Amino acid sequence: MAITDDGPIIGIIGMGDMGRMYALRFQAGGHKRIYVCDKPERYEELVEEFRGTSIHPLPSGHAVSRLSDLIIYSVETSAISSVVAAYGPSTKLGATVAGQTSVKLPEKVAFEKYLPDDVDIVSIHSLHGPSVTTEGQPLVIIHHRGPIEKVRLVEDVFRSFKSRYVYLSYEEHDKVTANTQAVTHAAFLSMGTAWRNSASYPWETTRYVSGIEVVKVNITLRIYSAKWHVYAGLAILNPSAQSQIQQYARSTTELFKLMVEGKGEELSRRVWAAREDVFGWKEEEEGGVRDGRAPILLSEDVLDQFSLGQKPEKETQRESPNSHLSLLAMVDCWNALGIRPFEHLDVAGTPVFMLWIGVAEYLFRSRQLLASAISAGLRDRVHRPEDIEFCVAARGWSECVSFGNFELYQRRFEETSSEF
Ligand SMILES: NC(=O)C1=CN([C@@H]2O[C@H](COP(=O)(O)OP(=O)(O)OC[C@H]3O[C@@H](n4cnc5c(N)ncnc54)[C@H](OP(=O)(O)O)[C@@H]3O)[C@@H](O)[C@H]2O)C=CC1
Ligand SMILES: O=C(O)C(=O)Cc1ccc(O)cc1
Repeated sequence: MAITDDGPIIGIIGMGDMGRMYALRFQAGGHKRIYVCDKPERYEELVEEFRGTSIHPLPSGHAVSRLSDLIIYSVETSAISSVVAAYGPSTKLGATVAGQTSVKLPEKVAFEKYLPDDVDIVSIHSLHGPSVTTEGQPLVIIHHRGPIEKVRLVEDVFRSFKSRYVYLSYEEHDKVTANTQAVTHAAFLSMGTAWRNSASYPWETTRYVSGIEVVKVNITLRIYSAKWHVYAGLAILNPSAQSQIQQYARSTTELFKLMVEGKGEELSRRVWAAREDVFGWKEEEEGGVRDGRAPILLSEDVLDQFSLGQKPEKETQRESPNSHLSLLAMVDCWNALGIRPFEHLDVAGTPVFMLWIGVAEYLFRSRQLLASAISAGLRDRVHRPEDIEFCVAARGWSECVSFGNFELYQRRFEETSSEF
């Protein structure tokens, strides 16, 4: 059946957070017919919810696949194989199929195995969560099978999102998203676990907490308010992610050991070397503009707009410096893996990654701030228990991911998220 004047019929399989956001966006963008489904038991509920709109719920993925010109699978990464096995054979002749999964290897394997030869594959991935505006955010487009016109079709369908199209292969996608997301998420998951295990939450403290700490709190809360399977899929199923998460735990423990052993020279050498290799600033120079790009987060004033508590008048009443172990380890880990995070900003700069690299840059730009973090790591006793908890948590997440066990991941995640 040819595409009508109303444009291609869009189908979405999986009406969770992302599928729902897509359906509403397509409707707002003027698409007249959007067929959607979730698991069959949710059919009636969806019919009620979308009555009188351009979004038409159907009982299952078979019907969506039979009727749509562009079918988007928006299900859990761990479920993609069984869902495509079920509905893929029903795909309309000549249709285009896409997936929203965060890791593309399982999706590619499933599409190649279960889709009929007479349908094309142009996959996608919005590199942001469902509550973030699509405007200006990266939308990866993967042209895997079929004529170039099908890429144009996908570009047209998504035009109203005003996202920034980024063209990658399936393999490039998994490499670059591992580099930006895997270790970043491991850092925030570890922070949350550490707070939970020590029953000490930054937002409950009577101390004034500003700047870098507030960014950490905000992102950690955001990550723990999302669905566990998104992060589990990314960490366990992305072929590059595991070794990176292991390196992050290794960097964390190695730096912490140097701190407690009082090996100041070795610690300093390692941290300043990582600064030079990752950011390009020599130890004796203040961090400046990199490759003509202004710093991501400009100043403490910007960070302070997100403070917890009242800002005290006197400097002495402010939070004492801490080692920022999570950030020192992040940059050490990027260095050990040869990851140059700035190269990924335009391609796969998710909102969380942008903020994280922004605070890392903020800490490492200033020689004084970095020196004071190193010194606090060696001498400060107030924050040391938090650093111990952080090390244990980073190790725990790394082990959990290496077991490849989704249930264990879910348990760890929910134990902490239920406290927030
Ligand atoms: N959330 C995010 O920030 C982002 C997520 N992604 C990716 O997008 C995909 C969807 O994520 P998200 O929307 O957050 O997750 P959700 O869990 O909110 O949505 C997935 C939905 O698919 C449903 N589903 C599972 N099996 C079937 C089936 N056989 N037929 C129809 N529906 C089915 C699920 O039902 P049930 O809950 O009963 O299993 C659920 O409602 C994932 O692959 C994720 O990695 C990509 C970018 C950002
Ligand atoms: O910004 C981040 O890293 C997020 O956590 C949101 C997110 C989660 C999963 C994706 O596949 C893409 C973006």
